[in-house]
Amino acid sequence: MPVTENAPEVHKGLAGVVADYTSISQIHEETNSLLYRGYPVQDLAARAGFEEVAYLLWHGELPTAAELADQTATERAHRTLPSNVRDAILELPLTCHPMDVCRTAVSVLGAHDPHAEDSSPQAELTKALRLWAVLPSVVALDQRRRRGQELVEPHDELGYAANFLWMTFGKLPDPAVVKAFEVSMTLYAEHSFNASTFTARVITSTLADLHSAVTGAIGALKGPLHGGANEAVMESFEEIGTADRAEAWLDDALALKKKIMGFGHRVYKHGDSRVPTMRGVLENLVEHFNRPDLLDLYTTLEAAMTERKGILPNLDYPAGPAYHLMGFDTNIFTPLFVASRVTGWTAHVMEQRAANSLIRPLCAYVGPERREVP
Ligand SMILES: CC(=O)SCCNC(=O)CCNC(=O)[C@H](O)C(C)(C)COP(=O)(O)OP(=O)(O)OC[C@H]1O[C@@H](n2cnc3c(N)ncnc32)[C@H](O)[C@@H]1OP(=O)(O)O
Ligand SMILES: O=C([O-])CC(=O)C(=O)O
Repeated sequence: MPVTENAPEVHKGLAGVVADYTSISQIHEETNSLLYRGYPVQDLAARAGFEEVAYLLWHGELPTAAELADQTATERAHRTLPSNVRDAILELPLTCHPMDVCRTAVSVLGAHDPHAEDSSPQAELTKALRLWAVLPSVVALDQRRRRGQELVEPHDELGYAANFLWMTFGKLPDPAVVKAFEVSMTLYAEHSFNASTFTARVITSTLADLHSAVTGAIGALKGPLHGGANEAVMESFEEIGTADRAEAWLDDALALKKKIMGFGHRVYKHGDSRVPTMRGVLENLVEHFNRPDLLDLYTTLEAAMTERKGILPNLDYPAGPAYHLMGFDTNIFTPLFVASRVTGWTAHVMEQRAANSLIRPLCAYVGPERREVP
């Protein structure tokens, strides 16, 4: 059926649609700025730990020393994977993507949580904190089992970022890498109504439980148009090889109408607010590990893309090579994003629940006219 003249206006991809209120984060597209609860994300990355950022997203204010100590004690007490979840992960085939492992782990955690259906604010906060605390164990175990390595138990003396690296690599981490990793976690934590967060809010709007919302959000984040792009950037870099091949590679890809991963954004049209900070992190890592070749490839491809299409990098562009230098396997990059974004997702779950309205848009029908069944 053709679209008729009086058909309703359709906003494909909900582009430009304001779907609800939020007090969690604010994007200023014109000035490329991003605020978490009013604080510029760059300042949080420079002056606050990721644990403080998590607290801020959930509670609306930065923690006092006592509040932070309390949260840290809870986080450290819930880092260890319950044996039933560990066994469920170990049974999954190595052929499945690590995002499938994350999604399954959160689902299994929910199924075993006796309070899964308790949606009181206190119960939601407890579930959010525990998920955040345990996800590094899920991601670290998955990278290690794929490398044929044994599980490493959490290190109670280490902060969130250092412990994550400890459990993944089995040795005390280099402080330069800890700082780089922590900044990336802060930058990835929250970004208003992106596709995965909106998924979490849609699921919450039906009054389903928090674990269901996070499981769905992980599914939405997996795709390469969203979180999966950080892995895809590294795959492109590996395909290109060296900076001198970047322009020809780009021209071939554009001629084939391919999307160049790590470039473009639905909201930012003049650059992603988080890229300068993450690029700084990448530059530090490049110097630390003496890998100027990687930065060369990064800048050459970026310059060529800007020149050919005028499309700028998003956060996944510097994050991909930065995670590579930190030592993570490429297929684990998007699960790292999950470990961070679970803070933002769960803050949105709580916000949605506190002022809920079922999310159920309309659509414009373009199928056959009414007809008789023969
Ligand atoms: C953390 C994050 O999730 S950030 C996003 C991560 N995703 C990526 O990096 C994937 C690559 N980027 C993209 O696919 C897109 O830029 C998106 C999906 C992020 C945003 O897309 P939209 O806002 O829907 O823009 P849309 O896809 O309509 O693009 C507008 C135009 O720019 C082009 N374009 C946008 N991004 C790219 C890109 N990365 N490579 C090539 N062309 C692009 C489109 O082809 C389109 O061209 P056309 O008008 O000639 O058809
Ligand atoms: O906001 C978006 O659409 C995607 C994004 O950058 C994010 O989720 O961090």
